[in-house]
Amino acid sequence: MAELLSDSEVDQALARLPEWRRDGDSIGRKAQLASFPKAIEVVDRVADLAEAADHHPDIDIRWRTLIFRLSTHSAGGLTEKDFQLAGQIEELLAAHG
Ligand SMILES: C[C@H](O)[C@H](O)[C@H]1CNC2=NC(N)=NC(=O)C2=N1
Repeated sequence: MAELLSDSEVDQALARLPEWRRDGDSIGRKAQLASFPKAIEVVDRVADLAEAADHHPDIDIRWRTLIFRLSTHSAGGLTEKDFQLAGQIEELLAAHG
């Protein structure tokens, strides 16, 4: 099972993800896409990544704005798994303009 990261490990990991913010036991970011279909396309791709990793973000969909939230429920906080998926979501968002 993935281990909880310390506060300083979380800070270090966040330094590589400038769009992400910590909120207690989770990290999150907001992203605005060009259109609603583009936003749904990103959600669809994130679903594939989440299934592959067996790690699933909370996703709030508001027209073309997506809010992602990541936490490792089984560990009760933040683990490497959250930062791995956050990094993959960043690559996906970069590819979607
Ligand atoms: C059985 C399965 O591996 C677990 O339920 C997985 C599924 N997806 C998950 N996603 C997240 N974000 N945290 C978890 O602890 C988690 N656990």
